[in-house]
Amino acid sequence: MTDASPLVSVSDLSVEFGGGRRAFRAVDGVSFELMRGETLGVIGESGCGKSTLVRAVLQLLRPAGGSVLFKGRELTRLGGRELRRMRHQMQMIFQDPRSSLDPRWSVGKTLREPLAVHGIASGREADRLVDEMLEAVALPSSAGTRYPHEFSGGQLQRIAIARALVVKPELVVCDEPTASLDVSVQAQVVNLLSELQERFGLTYIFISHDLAIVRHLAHRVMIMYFGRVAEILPSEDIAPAARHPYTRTLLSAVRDPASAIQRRARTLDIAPAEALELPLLQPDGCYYQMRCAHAEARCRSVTPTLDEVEASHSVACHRWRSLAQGTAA
Ligand SMILES: Nc1ncnc2c1ncn2[C@@H]1O[C@H](COP(=O)(O)OP(=O)(O)OP(=O)(O)O)[C@@H](O)[C@H]1O
Repeated sequence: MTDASPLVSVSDLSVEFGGGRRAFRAVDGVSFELMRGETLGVIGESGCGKSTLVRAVLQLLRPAGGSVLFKGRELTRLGGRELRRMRHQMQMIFQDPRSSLDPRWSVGKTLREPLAVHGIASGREADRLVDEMLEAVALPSSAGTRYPHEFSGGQLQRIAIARALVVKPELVVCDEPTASLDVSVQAQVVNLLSELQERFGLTYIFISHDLAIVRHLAHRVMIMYFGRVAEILPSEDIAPAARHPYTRTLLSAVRDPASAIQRRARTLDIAPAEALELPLLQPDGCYYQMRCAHAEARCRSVTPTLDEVEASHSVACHRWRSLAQGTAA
């Protein structure tokens, strides 16, 4: 029988940074569920809170409020020791393998270390698991005696993936794992992640700026805007299904490379640092109102809730029904 309960269930999660007048919510009331074996893509421009969200899910930073259930356990209430005991079940793969791998450690040592730290295996058993994992990421077992400087960027990311998976996690958070790689090897790494998901029954949260990569890998995509969820929808047919004006902007061919903060600073003719005065960016009502061609009075006063459009598709926009019909009314 398959287990139909979600692996991860996040509700109303918030993270605050700064204090006093500068306090702002980098993650603001985010809710989603993640089923076993599923990949949730997380998309949104720089600074919208993607990394902060996943760190709060994994309790690498403590949220200001909300709940994270992992296999039914409330992670936000666990102490440090209990969390450490569960840590191997939740692993993370970072953008730049060069900065996440210790150059002084052989690949073998890099992979054996987490097995020792989590008390999973040592000696021959650890060597066996390391060889199995090198094979899984398509590196020869001779790679074990070599050092990071002997590998290309793509190979280093395979090593970082092997290190995350050697402890047999259930949830793997990938934070832009292909962003530092040449375009030619990005697809290889994405395909590898996909194969490994199948082989080891992994559940992924996959952060990216690149909607094309996310569409390829993810079952559902979550679009974030300034710490909030704008829309969550199945990754096939995103274009016809998208309801949020921001999702539609992301899908359109015209891409504005400037971040919202830079844009806001330009509009107001102030320094980007001042634009970080978040009340400007996090006004009453919908945060997207300043960029939205469809904003009306209630968008400036009432925060939109995440409404269900249909199964697996939710949107936080007051106007999604009228926009869906293509009417301006
Ligand atoms: N430790 C911190 N202290 C204060 N502010 C922070 C901290 N970490 C992140 N922030 C701020 O929180 C917001 C969200 O940052 P975050 O790194 O989560 O965004 P992101 O979507 O992952 O961006 P990117 O795509 O550039 O990695 C940003 O405004 C950032 O400046």
